[in-house]
Amino acid sequence: MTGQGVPIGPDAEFGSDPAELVDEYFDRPRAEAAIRELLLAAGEDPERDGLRETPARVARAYEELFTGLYTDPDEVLDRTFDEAHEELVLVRDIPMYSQCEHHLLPFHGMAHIGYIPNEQGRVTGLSKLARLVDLYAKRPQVQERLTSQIADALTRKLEPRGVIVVVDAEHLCMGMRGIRKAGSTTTTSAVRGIFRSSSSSRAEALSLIRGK
Ligand SMILES: Nc1nc2c(ncn2[C@@H]2O[C@H](COP(=O)(O)OP(=O)(O)OP(=O)(O)O)[C@@H](O)[C@H]2O)c(=O)[nH]1
Ligand SMILES: [Zn+2]
Repeated sequence: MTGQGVPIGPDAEFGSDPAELVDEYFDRPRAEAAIRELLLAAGEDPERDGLRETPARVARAYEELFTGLYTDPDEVLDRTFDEAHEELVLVRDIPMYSQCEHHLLPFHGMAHIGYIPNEQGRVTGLSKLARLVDLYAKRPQVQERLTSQIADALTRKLEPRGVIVVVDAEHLCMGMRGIRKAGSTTTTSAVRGIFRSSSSSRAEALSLIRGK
């Protein structure tokens, strides 16, 4: 049986309350049964003391780790305001925890978001940028998509002159298993508007992101 079709994406119809959507779409008993099966498949005894509560715990944990599936990105950015500022706004070092959709193992690091407001000076609260990172991170993800989804949501809602998003992350699927290259980091970027067309604007933003 496939999933129930979680309403993600820019055209999704969201209810007003993410908690209701979690209840509607996250099937906790099914997640618990799956974790129990995984333990059995590994030859473990899910009834032993330490594991008895584990399926319920893991289901609750994944419900939290996937809450970004049930939150409307446009709503996060709903409260914009006009401020006579047409220069760069840059938030660096936003901690980011996600999980790769290939292995469901964590990838984590820092996101950096910059934008230049449009001529009306439409800006959003700085915390909303961090909320946006969280929202897109708390889904089964790949780093490239996470990066461009953040850039596209900002472009859609703020209609800024430009957006630049850089994500630096370490993937545990490359560290604790497989190729086992612990400590290697992956950098992805998404540039829109003036940061795409003007190499000097892009270079300036990148040097600020890198703290140079
Ligand atoms: N592009 C990209 N790749 C990712 C991301 N997260 C994990 N991967 C990669 O997804 C790939 C999945 O490759 P597969 O060959 O299908 O799976 P696998 O046999 O487990 O691969 P190995 O990790 O090489 O053992 C791996 O190369 C991972 O490193 C991501 O965010 N972006
Ligand atoms: Zn992976």
